[in-house]
Amino acid sequence: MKIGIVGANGYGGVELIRYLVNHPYVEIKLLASHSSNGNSIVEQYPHLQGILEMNISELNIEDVKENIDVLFFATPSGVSKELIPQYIEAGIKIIDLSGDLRLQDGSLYEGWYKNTPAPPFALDKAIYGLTELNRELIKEATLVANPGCYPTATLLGLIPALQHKLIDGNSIVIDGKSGISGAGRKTSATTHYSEINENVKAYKLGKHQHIPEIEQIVSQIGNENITVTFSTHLVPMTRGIMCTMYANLKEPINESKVISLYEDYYKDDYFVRIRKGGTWPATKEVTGSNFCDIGITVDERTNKLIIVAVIDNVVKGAAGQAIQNLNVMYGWDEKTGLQTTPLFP
Ligand SMILES: NC(=O)C1=CN([C@@H]2O[C@H](COP(=O)(O)OP(=O)(O)OC[C@H]3O[C@@H](n4cnc5c(N)ncnc54)[C@H](OP(=O)(O)O)[C@@H]3O)[C@@H](O)[C@H]2O)C=CC1
Ligand SMILES: CC(=O)N[C@@H](CCC(=O)OP(=O)(O)O)C(=O)O
Repeated sequence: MKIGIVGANGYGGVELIRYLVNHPYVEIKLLASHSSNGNSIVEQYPHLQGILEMNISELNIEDVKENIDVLFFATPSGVSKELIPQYIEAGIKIIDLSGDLRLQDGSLYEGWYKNTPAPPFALDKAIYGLTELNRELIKEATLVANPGCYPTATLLGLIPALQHKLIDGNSIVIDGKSGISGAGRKTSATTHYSEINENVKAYKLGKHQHIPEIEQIVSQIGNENITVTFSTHLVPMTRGIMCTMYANLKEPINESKVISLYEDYYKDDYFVRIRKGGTWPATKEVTGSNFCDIGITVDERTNKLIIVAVIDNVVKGAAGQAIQNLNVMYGWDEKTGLQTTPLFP
C-alpha cells in the first residue's frame, strides 16, 4: 500500500513515520509539509538518518492520484477541510488527524474552532475513528476523522459505564492533563521550556475544542443530550495524557463488578488494558505505545465512579490510532506495525 503524509515534519507526522517504516504492508511514497519543500526530513529530524532519507515535496494532486493509495493529514485544524474534498473526489483514501472532520454538525465546528466547516458531503462521509467504538464502520470507510487526544482517553474511559447505564451522563466531570508535545512542534510563549518546566498550568477552561467532540459521542452512547465539564492542564512532560473522569452512579454498585464489566467490554481490544482493583495507570506505563490503560474506583462515600485513563498523546491519541484505523480499513490485523512495548522507565 502506497502512503503519503501531509504535515510529515510535525510531531504527528514524524510519529506516523516512526511506525510506518516498520509496517510490513506499506511503503511511504510522499512526505509533504507547508514550508519545508525540497529539504530532506533528516535535516529536521536527524534521528531518521539511515532510516528514511526522503525529501519533503509539494502536495500535488496529479502525483497523489498516480502514486498514493492512502493519504494521512497531520496538519493543524483548518487545513485538511480545504484540501481534502478534491482528494475524496479523486478516490484517495484519507485519514485525517486534525479536528476538521470530527464534528458532524458544521455549526459546532464554526462555534468552537472559529472557522468555516468542511463541506457537508465530506462531513457525511467521515467516520469518527475511535477504533474500539467504530471498528465495523471503519472497515468500510474511505475517509476517517481520527479522534483528538483528550477525547480518545476520555471516551475509552467513559463508554462502558455509559453503555451499561451505570452513571448519570450529565454529571460527568473530566480532568485532563497533557504533556507538551500535544501542542505540536512550533514553540510559543505558553509551551516555551521556561514556562512549562516545574510548572502546571490550566488552559482553555470551558472553551476547549474537544468539548463538543466528547459530547457528540457521549450523547450518542447515552442516548440523550449530554453536556460535560472538561478542564485541561499542561504538565511538564513530553508525552502523555491522563484523563480522570468523575460521575454520579445511578445505583450503588460494587467496584469489582464495575471492573469486570470493563474487562468484559474490552475483552477483544488488545490496545485497551484494565487495571486490577486498587491500582491506577500512570502515563509512563503507555509511553511510546498504542495502549490506553484504565483504572476504576467506586467512591462509596460520595456515590461517584472515578475512572483514570492514560494514553500517549502522539500514539493512541494520534498516529498510532490512525495506523490502527488503516489496518482496520484494509482488513489487516489491527496490531500490525503497532506492537511496541511501552518505553519504561
Ligand atoms: N500532537 C499531538 O499530540 C496531537 C495532534 N493532533 C492533531 O494532529 C495535527 C498535527 O499536529 P502536530 O503534528 O502536533 O502539529 P505540528 O505543529 O507539530 O505539525 C503541523 C504540520 O502541518 C504542516 N502544515 C501546516 N500548515 C500546512 C498547510 N497549509 N499545508 C500543508 N501542511 C501544513 C506543518 O508544516 P511546516 O512545519 O512545514 O509548516 C507541519 O508539518 C493537528 O491537527 C493536531 O491537532 C491530534 C492528536 C494529538
Ligand atoms: C497540550 C495541547 O496544547 N494540546 C492540544 C491538543 C491537540 C489536539 O489534539 O487538538 P485537535 O483537536 O486540534 O486535533 C490542545 O489542548 O489544544
